Amino acid sequence: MTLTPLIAGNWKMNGLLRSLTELKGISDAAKEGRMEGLDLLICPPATMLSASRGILNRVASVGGQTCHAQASGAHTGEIAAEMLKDVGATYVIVGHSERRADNGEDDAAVRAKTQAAWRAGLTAIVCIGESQAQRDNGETLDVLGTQLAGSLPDGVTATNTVIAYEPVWAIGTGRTPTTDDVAEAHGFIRQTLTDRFGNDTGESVRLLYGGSVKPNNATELLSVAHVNGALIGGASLKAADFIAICEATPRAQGAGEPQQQSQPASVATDEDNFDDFEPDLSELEASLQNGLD
Ligand SMILES: O=C(CO)COP(=O)(O)O
Repeated sequence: MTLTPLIAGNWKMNGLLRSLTELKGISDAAKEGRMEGLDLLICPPATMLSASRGILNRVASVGGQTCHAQASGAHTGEIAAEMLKDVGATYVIVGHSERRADNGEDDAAVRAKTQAAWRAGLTAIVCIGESQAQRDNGETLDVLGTQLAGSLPDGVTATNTVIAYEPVWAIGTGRTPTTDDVAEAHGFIRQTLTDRFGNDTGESVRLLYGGSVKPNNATELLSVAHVNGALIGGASLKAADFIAICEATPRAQGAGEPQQQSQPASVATDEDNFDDFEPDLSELEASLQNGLD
């Protein structure tokens, strides 16, 4: 089945309002037609959602990075899916490995958050992935199967759910699985979805790869069977890198322009991580003016 690739940026705990200038760069590139045939998504910190939506307007969706299972209540510091929806989000990431590790979120919690996303009318991006030890022990597919079974409620559709395969050991490390390993994981996820939700749904849910996606490896990773897009961390913080990844993404046949072989605008290195994030402020005033008026 032909699925339009989804290229999604997860800014994690990075970004101040001045970083909106990066989104202006993405918006400008999209308006120039450089991202044809792709669906674009940026998940900034919640503090930036509203302004990001203003800047990206119709060229890209915005999403949250987590949500609480409940719609409201006495949960200091939490954010409800309904609140994300209220400021224009259409997606929310749930079950990211950093939240599983830092906040003790297990599969049951991820399932509840997925249901909360659906309740609010958001598409849930459900993250799964094995640790280095689990891969070394040959447990990768078992782990993915357990996470899928526990994290996905009944009722998955192609529009309410995206799955992101993010090997924990590949996140922020500059290391990536081989294309054979990605193919094996994504093929397994596709088969698992088909078995549980039927052929039509199972074949039409988009499967993203995440973990050290950079301009110089995007074409290879995104050419693997059943890879329908990417969830990008560090390289999504700079407009030039995000745009270069988009330009390197093979288009689904019949979706927008045919694939272009373009040179990356910049080549990221392992040092190109979140700690280096220093947005260019020069266009700040103009971007705020254009995006928020
Ligand atoms: O965790 C990720 C996206 O959710 C991936 O992060 P990096 O692209 O920085 O490895």
